[in-house]
Amino acid sequence: MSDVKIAVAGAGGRMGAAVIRAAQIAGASVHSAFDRHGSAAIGKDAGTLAGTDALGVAVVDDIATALAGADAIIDFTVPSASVMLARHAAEHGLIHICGTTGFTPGESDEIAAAARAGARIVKSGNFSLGVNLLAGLVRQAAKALPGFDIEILEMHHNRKVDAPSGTALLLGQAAAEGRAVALDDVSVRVRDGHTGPREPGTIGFATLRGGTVVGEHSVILAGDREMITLSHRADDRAIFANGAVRAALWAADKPAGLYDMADVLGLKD
Ligand SMILES: NC(=O)C1=CN([C@@H]2O[C@H](COP(=O)(O)OP(=O)(O)OC[C@H]3O[C@@H](n4cnc5c(N)ncnc54)[C@H](OP(=O)(O)O)[C@@H]3O)[C@@H](O)[C@H]2O)C=CC1
Ligand SMILES: O=C(O)C1=N[C@H](C(=O)O)C[C@H](O)C1
Repeated sequence: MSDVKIAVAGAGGRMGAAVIRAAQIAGASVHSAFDRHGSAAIGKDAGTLAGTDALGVAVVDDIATALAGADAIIDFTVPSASVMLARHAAEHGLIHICGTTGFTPGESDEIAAAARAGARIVKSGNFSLGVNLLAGLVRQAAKALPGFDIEILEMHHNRKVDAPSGTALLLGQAAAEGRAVALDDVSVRVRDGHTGPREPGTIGFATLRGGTVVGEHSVILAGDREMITLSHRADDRAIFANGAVRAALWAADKPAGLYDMADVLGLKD
């Protein structure tokens, strides 16, 4: 068993349960598990809640209790909770694996500030191996095909609350880097009504929601009489949870700072 003691935030959620299962499979130590005050998960055994062996770790709603003695927080919750957890990680020099999506620019800035103030934060819109490899391919394709129109299409389950997905934005960021432009300057996130012709150089986003889809993303590069589609499909939340546990163990000997999954996977060398 690894000696990194993990506190699982949002333990009653879809990803919280997947993280508990992934930690057990990886032989990582689930030190504590917590959720929102009033959550139906409070008081239940974290392992039982996640559908595996009982862990002897009851889900609590007191964050200070949950984080006492922990080395790392794995956090797939909501933006306001993630900002608060990043601040706590800075105060106590903890590892914060932040998988939450849907941050405002101000919230993202607060998380970056916590990393400068002493937290070891690994933040990514997608913790899977496949999407992070795909991002490199998208960067390369966007650079090699400057005249092609780039559109990013994503589909998720009907419980998802933010759009575009964190992954779509991550892939958009990779495309923008390939083109050496700022994503905020070129992104088109909504189209409705008489939009006029497509503005060259823009990166468009389209969002679909329905059923139980775990996560599907396509980056379309549309040129003159030819089109390339680079796609990823997640079949199980375990791929994100495995990546998050891997990131927590990776961060154990790293200095404070803001990292992403490409750092963890060694994709920046
Ligand atoms: N980066 C990645 O690889 C991935 C990111 N995600 C992102 O992770 C986030 C969570 O997704 P998912 O698990 O599907 O969502 P869920 O709604 O199933 O889970 C979120 C959990 O967080 C809990 N929560 C809310 N507020 C707090 C708080 N203040 N303290 C502790 N827990 C809290 C919720 O409780 P309650 O329900 O009672 O409100 C819930 O149990 C989303 O932003 C999603 O986009 C998801 C998959 C992969
Ligand atoms: O909310 C989800 O479910 C997911 N969220 C992440 C995102 O916003 O990209 C990652 C994954 O696609 C699942």
